[in-house]
Amino acid sequence: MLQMAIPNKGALSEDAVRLLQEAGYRCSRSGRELIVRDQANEIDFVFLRPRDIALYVGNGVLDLGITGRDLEMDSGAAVTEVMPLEFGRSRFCFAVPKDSGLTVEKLDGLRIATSYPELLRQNLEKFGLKCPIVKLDGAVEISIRLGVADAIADVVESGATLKEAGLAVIGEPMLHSEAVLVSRSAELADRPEVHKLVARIKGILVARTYAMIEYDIPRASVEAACRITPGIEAPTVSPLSNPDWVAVKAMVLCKQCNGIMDELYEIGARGIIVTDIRSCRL
Ligand SMILES: Nc1ncnc2c1ncn2[C@@H]1O[C@H](COP(=O)(O)OP(=O)(O)OP(=O)(O)O)[C@@H](O)[C@H]1O
Ligand SMILES: O=P(O)(O)OC[C@H]1O[C@H](OP(=O)(O)OP(=O)(O)O)[C@H](O)[C@@H]1O
Ligand SMILES: [Mg+2]
Repeated sequence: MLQMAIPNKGALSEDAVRLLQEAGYRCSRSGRELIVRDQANEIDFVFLRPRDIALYVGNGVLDLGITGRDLEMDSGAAVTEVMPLEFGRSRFCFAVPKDSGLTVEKLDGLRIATSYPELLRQNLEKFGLKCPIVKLDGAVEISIRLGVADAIADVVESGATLKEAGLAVIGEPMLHSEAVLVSRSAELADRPEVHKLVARIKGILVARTYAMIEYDIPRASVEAACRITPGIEAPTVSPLSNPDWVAVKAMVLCKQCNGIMDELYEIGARGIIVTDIRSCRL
């Protein structure tokens, strides 16, 4: 049995469970169970705080885990990042009161509040700054107004929380984070059941990135159409009962779908259909 940790609450929890379910694993909790066994796939899913996951995996108690890259780096645990999971995206940034005129260079000597003290320490060292670190559990944005810090280093996603607190980011992000699959060792990642997990997850991530487009096009324009939808290998071109027309099917990037439909229609394609892909191995 593989032992895999997944976040029990917080920003990563729902998306982690959804990804694994779509990949065919049984990992949803009916109540407050701490462990859910997926007998068919021989995995135990252990529900833990996202902050603790890298520690359990790093010291070898658990085999695999899903956590944030920022939490992984802050923990200092010796884990192997197997793959990024394309959700829970955020930036770890310095922020200061909006009109303070502070820059990253001017932070030297000032108190900086954060929930990521080790990640901050590493970055202060990189910038050659010496600052007292004020370690907080959360709601870091309020700390300046409450007088315990002069600046903060925190996770920013939309920026709404910073704006609400009258703060603004300074400098470039110290880290771009997202949810990651971590393993207790590089060797473990070579085991067949881990390969299977990774292949299934990749299948879901690819399916989320691509859509399937199908359309009919006059035979005379099929080359131009295939240049617009080249697919991964090549598009599928099938005959139609009307010999002057063919049907084309290809994978396209979801974010380009509408532009591609416009272009295809322009050159004479009709009956253009876009459908979601559930899973896909390229
Ligand atoms: N608003 C957000 N959008 C996307 N990802 C986020 C957001 N807030 C936090 N994260 C990411 O989620 C992870 C932290 O999750 P979470 O918020 O659950 O932990 P926590 O702050 O320690 O716990 P809690 O908020 O429950 O006290 C980090 O990887 C972080 O980058
Ligand atoms: O840029 P935004 O979209 O506003 O998101 C960022 C906020 O989200 C997280 O807070 P969370 O709700 O986890 O509370 P916490 O600070 O107490 O952890 C994070 O710590 C930021 O405060
Ligand atoms: Mg949080």
